[in-house]
Amino acid sequence: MTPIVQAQRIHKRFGRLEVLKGIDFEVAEREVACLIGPSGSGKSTLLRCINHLEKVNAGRLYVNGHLVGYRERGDRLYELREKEIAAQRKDIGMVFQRFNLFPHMTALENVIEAPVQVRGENKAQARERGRELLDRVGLADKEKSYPAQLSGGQQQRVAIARALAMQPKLMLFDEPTSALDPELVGDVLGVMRQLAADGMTMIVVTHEMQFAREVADKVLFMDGGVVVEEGSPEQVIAEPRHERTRSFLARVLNPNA
Ligand SMILES: Nc1ncnc2c1ncn2[C@@H]1O[C@H](COP(=O)(O)OP(=O)(O)OP(=O)(O)O)[C@@H](O)[C@H]1O
Repeated sequence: MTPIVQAQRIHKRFGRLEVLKGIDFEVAEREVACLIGPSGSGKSTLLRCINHLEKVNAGRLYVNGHLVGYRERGDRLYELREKEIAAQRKDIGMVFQRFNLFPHMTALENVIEAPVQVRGENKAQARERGRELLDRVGLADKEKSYPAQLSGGQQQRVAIARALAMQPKLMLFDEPTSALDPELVGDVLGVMRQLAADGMTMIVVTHEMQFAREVADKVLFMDGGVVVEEGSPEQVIAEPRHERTRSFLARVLNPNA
């Protein structure tokens, strides 16, 4: 079976700073991969490359069988045009640390904006599906609320519904709970757990080790732009083989020690 994501020795530089130094990894359909690692290790950059927000400088990155940002002909690569990139990106939903909802639109309007404006979906049908999605994230009663009337956790759940509205094959989450008050984290993780149980393919950058242990099929520990260790959560989180992984986990699991 073709993996949904396949990274082959990918490199990314910002000027002289090399942030990704030859990353290899695969995510199969219906798999949940969690990326963990210290600040600056390249986790967000990797997600952003997968979602066309950054371009890799070397190596090959495939999403859903398509080479991200390029067309291959023989040995040569041709950069894709905006329209072709937009077509590739439709398979991918992304949820950021900050939810960035449109403040002047209700929860439901935020969810249906892209399906109606980008995909040209019929508004009545989009509304119906939007309501189903808000129900799925536990916000059926908030469709008329504006972002400012919602808690951070509720806004993040609207952001998840908004990403799902484009019917992605892959969902990327970049520290989706780290901007939330602690008491609001559980609801968002609950929605993500359910999504995983429903078979969504997901890559999640997170410091929530309990979530990673319970939900991930695989965990990748990144440090300094490389994948130091990859394996099942039991292996990487419970029995890390590398000293760098052990000291990172000690810091995350006992921040006050
Ligand atoms: N657009 C950019 N221009 C220049 N440097 C960048 C850019 N984006 C990221 N970097 C640098 O790349 C490195 C990796 O950043 P990245 O955000 O991918 O790490 P991260 O592991 O996600 O960290 P965090 O957990 O803090 O988000 C950092 O040193 C960062 O300063």
